[in-house]
Amino acid sequence: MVVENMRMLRLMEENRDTTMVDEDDETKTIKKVLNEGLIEPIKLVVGFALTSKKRKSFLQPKFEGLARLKGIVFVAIDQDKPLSEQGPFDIVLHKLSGKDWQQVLEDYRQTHPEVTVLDPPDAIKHLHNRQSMLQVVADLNLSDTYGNVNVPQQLVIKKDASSIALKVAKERLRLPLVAKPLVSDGSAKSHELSLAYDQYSLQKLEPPLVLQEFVNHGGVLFKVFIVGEAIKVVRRFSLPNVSKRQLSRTSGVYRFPRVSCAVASADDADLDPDVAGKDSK
Ligand SMILES: Nc1ncnc2c1ncn2[C@@H]1O[C@H](COP(=O)(O)OP(=O)(O)OP(=O)(O)O)[C@@H](O)[C@H]1O
Ligand SMILES: O=P(O)(O)O[C@H]1[C@H](O)[C@H](O)[C@H](OP(=O)(O)O)[C@@H](OP(=O)(O)O)[C@@H]1O
Repeated sequence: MVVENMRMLRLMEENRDTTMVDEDDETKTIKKVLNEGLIEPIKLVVGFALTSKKRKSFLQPKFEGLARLKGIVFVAIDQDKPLSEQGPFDIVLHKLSGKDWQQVLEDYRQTHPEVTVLDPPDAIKHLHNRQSMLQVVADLNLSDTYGNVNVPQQLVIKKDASSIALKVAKERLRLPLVAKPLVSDGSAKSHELSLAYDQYSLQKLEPPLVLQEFVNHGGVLFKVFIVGEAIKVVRRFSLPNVSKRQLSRTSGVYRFPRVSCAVASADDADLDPDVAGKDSK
């Protein structure tokens, strides 16, 4: 078992690049725990293909170390080498877009049906577009005694910014409107959102985009992460409500930052119970 684990350590070291944390410390820790027989034998090898930014935000040393204790190792996929010549992997985890990479995955799935690809291109293509991404939610038509789950009234504008005001009036969308890039590919540009307060300013927007009615939600949103049967709900600070008075006194289009990302946690914040609910922890 130790020989197997040492082989995996060597594979990890061969595949690790300089962007990882100080591998000597990490390898020493794993070897120490290995030799003490406290670590689970390797059960799963996860090949990952992520941008360097995503790798830094996702594959945190603590997470990687915890996974290793459970017998799970993460090995970087070299995107410059044939995928079939790497591994062997039990799982291929990726968050890359592009037709070339999608083809690499499709070919690999044909020759390696035993490997779980997370996720196959055809399972995630609807997430690369903010219209199709939300259509799934709208189609669920979820409602129960607590209310219903829906999507804001929205309008897709593929081109011609000069026609936006007319289309918005025709669809009777109420201002203010949140403008989101139609493409949601994980790029920084795909997260550049704006708030439009008046009809005249709509022509300043840059299609292709989705326009959504701004939904007042008390400045708090709930992010629900679901993996299989596991569900995790977190509370995040969000954009504040826009009152009718504020709307009447504001004009223009304003870009806003990524207000609800991980650092904007509201889990421990004292929030208005009318917004976040008394037992929403
Ligand atoms: N229709 C809306 N009404 C009110 N606020 C909204 C609306 N859509 C988005 N927002 C606000 O904009 C923020 C970002 O929206 P969204 O999650 O759609 O963009 P995103 O770029 O995918 O965000 P991220 O990837 O950082 O979660 C939300 O956290 C929320 O604060
Ligand atoms: O609430 P968080 O910070 O988890 O929001 C995530 C978001 O859910 C997506 O996973 C983003 O990934 P991309 O769509 O690929 O950009 C994350 O962006 P990142 O740039 O931080 O990886 C958000 O953090």
